[in-house]
Amino acid sequence: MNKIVIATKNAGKVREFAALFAKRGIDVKSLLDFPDVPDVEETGSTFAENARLKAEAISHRFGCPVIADDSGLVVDALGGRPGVYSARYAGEDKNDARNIAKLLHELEGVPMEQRTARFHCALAVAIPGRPTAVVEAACEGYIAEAPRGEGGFGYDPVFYLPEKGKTMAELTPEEKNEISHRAKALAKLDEQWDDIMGGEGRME
Ligand SMILES: O=c1[nH]c(=O)c2ncn([C@@H]3O[C@H](COP(=O)(O)OP(=O)(O)OP(=O)(O)O)[C@@H](O)[C@H]3O)c2[nH]1
Ligand SMILES: [Mg+2]
Repeated sequence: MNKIVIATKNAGKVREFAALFAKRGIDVKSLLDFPDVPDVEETGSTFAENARLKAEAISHRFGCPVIADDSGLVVDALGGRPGVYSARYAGEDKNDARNIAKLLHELEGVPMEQRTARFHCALAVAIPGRPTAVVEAACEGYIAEAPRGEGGFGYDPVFYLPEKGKTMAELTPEEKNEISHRAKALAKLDEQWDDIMGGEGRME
């Protein structure tokens, strides 16, 4: 298999998946290539449920294997928010700058040691006629007091990695793809790939 459909319209995710799959010799198609396909409603209460909903709906529609990513930012001082609502935290228009502004406002006055957070990623693989597989992974860090860096997408400019001394947005794309929640989840998927595909092909 040398092609896979990723059930997302998020250009940041598509960029990262394209690089991660290129290493494995696989071309990525996404819903940006099929703009008429309507958004799948994210009605689940967990990342795993939403990833499954998106993968199964698009696999059913296209009749082929599909991967979906549901991800977001979990902030301890906010009781886990924005969580599954990360994309729409500041409104339905999914505006990264407004999401960051709202997050920093809610964390005003919270000292650095209490600003612990993690990016969480659930990946679901739906294949017609087979049970859907879901894997999950996280990347730990802190919420910075101000945005820094131009790379990545979403909350990357305020996600601080103490071991790097940088925000996620200050990393190169290659560096982010070595440590991110998405890369870690994809590595887990790699390990289970033969079982998931049931002999349909390997990822590398
Ligand atoms: O700084 C970030 N770096 C990341 O690596 C990252 N991964 C996820 N997120 C945030 O979580 C939402 C996902 O929500 P989400 O999984 O519903 O995706 P989405 O609605 O953007 O696209 P789709 O895949 O559903 O079509 C995104 O929009 C972002 O706000 C990230 N932020
Ligand atoms: Mg979404």
